[in-house]
Amino acid sequence: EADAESLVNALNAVFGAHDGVRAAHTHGFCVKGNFTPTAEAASLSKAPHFNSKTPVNLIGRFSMGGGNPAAPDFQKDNVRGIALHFDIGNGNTTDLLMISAPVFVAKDPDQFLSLLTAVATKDKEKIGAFFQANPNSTRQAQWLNARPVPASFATVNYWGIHAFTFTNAEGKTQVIKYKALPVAGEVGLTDEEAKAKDPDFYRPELAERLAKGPVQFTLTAILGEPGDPVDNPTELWPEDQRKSVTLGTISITGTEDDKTCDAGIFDPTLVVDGIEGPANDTIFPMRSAAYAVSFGRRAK
Ligand code: HEM
Repeated sequence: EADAESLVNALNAVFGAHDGVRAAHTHGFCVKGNFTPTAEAASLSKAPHFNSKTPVNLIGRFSMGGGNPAAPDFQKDNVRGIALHFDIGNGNTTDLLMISAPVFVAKDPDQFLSLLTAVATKDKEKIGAFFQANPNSTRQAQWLNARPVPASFATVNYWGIHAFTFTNAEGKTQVIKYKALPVAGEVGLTDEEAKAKDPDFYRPELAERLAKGPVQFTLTAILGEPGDPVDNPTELWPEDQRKSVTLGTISITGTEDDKTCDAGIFDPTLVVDGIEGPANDTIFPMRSAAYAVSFGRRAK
């Protein structure tokens, strides 16, 4: 049975164990900025960052999925990530992690461990047999392969994957999924353009963009309806048939020393009053435990 240690070991078996770095989303960099909530955000959640009258400071990190420290930025079938620490005062943060696909590759920790174990063999037959037996694990790559390589971390949509429950000041609850949409619009590269890029092109690209002004995303809550799956992160919600509420604007204003982001973990379970994680999605709590194991190893 999968646990935090076995999952991090399995990530290391696939991508190599590299000293001093994350076991996953290894290739990335740190940024800073702020979040300004809309008036509507408060109608959904009493969380402090959704009710603030002034911009809420944040630290963020953009990353490529997987544990390869040199994961090429032009790879199509890999997710881009954005991780955020919202400063909610008194030294406390609440975190939000999103990836550039609406689904994850496994429905539960055991399936993720089996996937990583199969991939680590590098045996085409074993890997093929895994995906044959676990078609839900192929959805993320299918989704990414049907779209262009993002031209920038600033020009792609990101999803929070898990279903969270918001509670407002009146005690009203609503199940949501987070989605962040780039204010610069979705911009992709042709396969030719992607091929010509440096494997590390995103970092200088973003620095250049930030020199001209903030990089912004509209953070939205897709409103779940009865029957929408809330415990399986490989299941899509029919989001074009769902209402969504704009929660606010994420504004990335500059780069930040990577040490700031490496000093701890971005923890998806670090929520705050007004936000609750999914109760029966077993991936959700396992992430927190696995990130702690990864941190313990890289902080040595
Ligand atoms: C059981 C399933 C999962 C495991 C075992 C896992 C494992 C990891 C590990 C070990 C790290 C590095 C932690 C650190 O050293 O700070 C990480 C980072 C990350 N993961 Fe996961 N992950 C899982 C599911 C997910 C899901 C569903 C998402 C979707 C949002 C996600 C998004 C991210 C992002 C964006 C980062 C980068 C955080 C940063 O920049 O510091 N992961 N993951």
